[in-house]
Amino acid sequence: MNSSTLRAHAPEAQRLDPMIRLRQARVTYPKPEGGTRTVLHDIDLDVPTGQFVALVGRSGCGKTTLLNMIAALVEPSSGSIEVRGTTAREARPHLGFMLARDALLPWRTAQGNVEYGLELRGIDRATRRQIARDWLGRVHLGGSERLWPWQLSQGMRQRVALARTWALDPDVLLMDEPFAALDARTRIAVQQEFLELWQSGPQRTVVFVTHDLGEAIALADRVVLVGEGRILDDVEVGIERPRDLESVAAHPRYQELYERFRASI
Ligand SMILES: Nc1ncnc2c1ncn2[C@@H]1O[C@H](COP(=O)(O)OP(=O)(O)OP(=O)(O)O)[C@@H](O)[C@H]1O
Repeated sequence: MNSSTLRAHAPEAQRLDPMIRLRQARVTYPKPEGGTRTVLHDIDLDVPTGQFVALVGRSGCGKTTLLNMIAALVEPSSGSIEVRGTTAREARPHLGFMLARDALLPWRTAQGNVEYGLELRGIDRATRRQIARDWLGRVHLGGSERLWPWQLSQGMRQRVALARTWALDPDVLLMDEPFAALDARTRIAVQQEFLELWQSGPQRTVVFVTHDLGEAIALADRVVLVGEGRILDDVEVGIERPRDLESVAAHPRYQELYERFRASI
């Protein structure tokens, strides 16, 4: 395993570095037949503030469990995890989530879905309307505010989910295969919009789980390969930004990393 020293984008980064720190974090689950099974083995991982890190690996290797630990949905059985210098649970109000299934509320319009989290935070109606409209505009859904989820394409639904996540102004974005359900063309468009939002920062720390090695290299600052519950490789991508996702696959570094990881995925 080689652990890279990586840059942080945000000017305020140093105050909270690292944003995420795991030390010897282990996760075990009970087996139906009795006893336990270790699905993450003593993980050490630091994610600097503002870094975009992708977790890749074969199905069942433990990527989602690692993400869920950062989200305080899974407790480590031993070892420790800190997020924003505190426990993962205390950091939860500062985390944003995005999954492959957009989980839009069917009884709310696009606008209502983006407003939902703001409403839960007690933000007044006029302000949350303004924030939601602004974010919907930034994901190219200006004019679609009143549409219901069933009237939206899958790409539009994921854009609403992006707007909903960004509107809460999270310090850390936890994303589990967020673009996996999109067709190839829509996926590139939504990925590009996502990168543009992220780069227009203040840049947030992103932990991004994907099966898709190409997506990981194209989007992230750093790719961490997980295998059988361990970190097997950990590399800085080093492709300059801003990146054009239509052409990034031709970059020599992209190809080098693709070859490096391909056999393991
Ligand atoms: N709540 C649970 N109880 C018992 N075992 C679990 C639980 N959640 C996950 N596992 C097991 O832990 C292992 C890691 O699962 P995890 O979902 O983290 O993998 P993954 O790499 O995200 O897989 P995929 O890419 O298929 O989503 C798997 O073998 C899975 O069956």
